[in-house]
Parts: sequence; structure tokens; C-alpha cells
Amino acid sequence: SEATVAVAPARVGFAELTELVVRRIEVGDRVAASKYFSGRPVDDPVREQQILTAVRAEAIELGIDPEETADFFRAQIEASKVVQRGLLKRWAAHPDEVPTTGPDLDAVRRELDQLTTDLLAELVVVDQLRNARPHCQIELLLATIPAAAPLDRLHRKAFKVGTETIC
Ligand SMILES: C=C(O[C@@H]1C=C(C(=O)O)C=C[C@H]1O)C(=O)O
Repeated sequence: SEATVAVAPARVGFAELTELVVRRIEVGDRVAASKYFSGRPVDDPVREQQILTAVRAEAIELGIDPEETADFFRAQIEASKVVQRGLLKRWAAHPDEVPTTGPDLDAVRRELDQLTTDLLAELVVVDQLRNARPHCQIELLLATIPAAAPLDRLHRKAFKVGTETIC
């Protein structure tokens, strides 16, 4: 007779999504360094609109809500700007903390574009969970506690902004 192996279904949680949120926030450090040396402003409304238009279209392709998806990415953009403003303010007051090099913004944006693709794929995975309460809040708490633990005050503040719209 054939052996039967019971396989428990994988539990869907927010570990991967919150990990990607953290990674996007951390890219904000290099965006800030780039802008420190180039003098470009933190806010680039044209780039933001490009991202939001693209993710709305991608959401429709993927079968998730385009406006909820845009709201999620609006929060990620705001989180990045929290980091950028915080670091630029810190560096203005403490020039000794300024990084030695400013990376090329286009290269950093390509990394952000890859994270957008990864985040969209993960939003598909957690789509049902996002609309299930109190499940969503519980799973979010289980994921955010370890994800936020290694972050400093500034990055934790950004992480809060980036995760607020999940449930
Ligand atoms: C990250 C940047 O800074 C800001 C934040 C953005 C983002 O998080 O995607 C986009 C444009 C800027 O308003 C950037 O200029 O690329």
C-alpha cells in the first residue's frame, strides 16, 4: 500500500510582507545619502505618481483592489520620506555622521522597483488575510514585533507608517 504523508498547509502570515516593508525602509537610507550629495529634494511628486499609476494597473492584473494597493504604496512612499527627512536632519546637525558616498539615485530606484514587484506578489498572498478580522490584526502583531525589533527609533517610526494600512 502507498504511504500517506499528511502535510499541514502553510500558515499565511505577514512575515514576508513586513520583511519587505523593512527592506524598502532601509533603502531610504541610501536614497537620503544620494540626495544629501545631489541636493535633490526628498519629495518627487512625478516619480510618486508614476509608481502609484503603475501599481494600480498591476493590481488589476493580479486581481487585487487597485485603490487599496495604491494606499499601501502611498504608505511605503511616506515611510521612505520619514527616513529621508530624519536622516537629512540628523546629518545637518551631525556632519560627522554623513556617509562618505552618495549612491546613484537611478540605481537605487531600480532596487525600489524590484521591491515593488516583490511587494505586489506578497500582497496577492495576503489578500484574504488582510480582510479577515481579528485575524489580520493578530497576524500583523505576530509579524511586526520581530520585524521592528532590530530597528532604531527613526526606522521604527517609518515602519509604523508602512504597516498601518495592512489591516
Ligand atoms: C525614494 C525617493 O524619495 C521619495 C519617495 C519615493 C518612494 O518611496 O518611492 C518616491 C519619490 C520621492 O518622493 C525617490 O526620490 O526615489
